Amino acid sequence: MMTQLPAFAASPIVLDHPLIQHKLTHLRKAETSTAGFRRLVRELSLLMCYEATRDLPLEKVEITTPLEPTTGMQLAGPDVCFISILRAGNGLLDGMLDLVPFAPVGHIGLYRDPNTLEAVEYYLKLPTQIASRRCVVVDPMLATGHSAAAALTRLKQEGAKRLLFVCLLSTPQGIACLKEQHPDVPVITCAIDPTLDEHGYIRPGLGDAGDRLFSTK
Ligand SMILES: O=P(O)(O)OC[C@H]1O[C@H](OP(=O)(O)OP(=O)(O)O)[C@H](O)[C@@H]1O
Ligand SMILES: O=c1cc[nH]c(=O)[nH]1
Ligand SMILES: [Mg+2]
Repeated sequence: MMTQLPAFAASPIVLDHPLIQHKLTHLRKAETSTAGFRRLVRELSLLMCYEATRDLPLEKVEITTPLEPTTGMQLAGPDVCFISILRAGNGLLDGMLDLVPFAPVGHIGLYRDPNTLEAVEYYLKLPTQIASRRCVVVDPMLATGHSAAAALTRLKQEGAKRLLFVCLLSTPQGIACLKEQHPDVPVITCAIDPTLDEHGYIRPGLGDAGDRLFSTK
């Protein structure tokens, strides 16, 4: 049985739940520690995962409660996999796997060339059968959109057909980039920030997500 997501429009789904907006505000603060940042990203990913898995197919299963037999619903097989865009995508992965612990995980390594802001691929390892799975691609940041677009292009080359992109922060430019290159891919985000600066940083943003997650730089 398939429960339907509300039809994904060409525009992104912005998660305006009060808990999400509250946690996002703390995440943005410069004074939030590495430990706090990690905890908040994990909590936000749990909430985003709830939305990203809304239409996973279900099947009936016969069970027995302590009182009587009944019919329940369970997820119908290994339908979903997560794809993390390294590095920062891994921050979102942990919470997703808390909720869907059996999901296969793929990784695509991309970094932005600081001069051109183009995405450079350095790693790819994907689960089997991605053509038949819902592929939930995770990365906290959609800035120019180059990294997400490159990841989605590569996944399609490898056979993926049902893709969904999930991020914490996005920009109008990033969304436009995905709409142009991957109009078939729904986008779930917690906020659309107004500006992209000359270095490709989202403003007001939250800084460099990878550096804040892994305490680098
Ligand atoms: O939309 P874009 O302009 O492509 O920017 C977004 C990308 O930038 C960040 O990765 P980064 O290149 O900093 O790599 P990292 O995760 O290893 O830090 C972020 O995690 C995205 O992958
Ligand atoms: O603001 C930004 C833009 C890209 N990547 C980040 O980590 N932060
Ligand atoms: Mg980074």
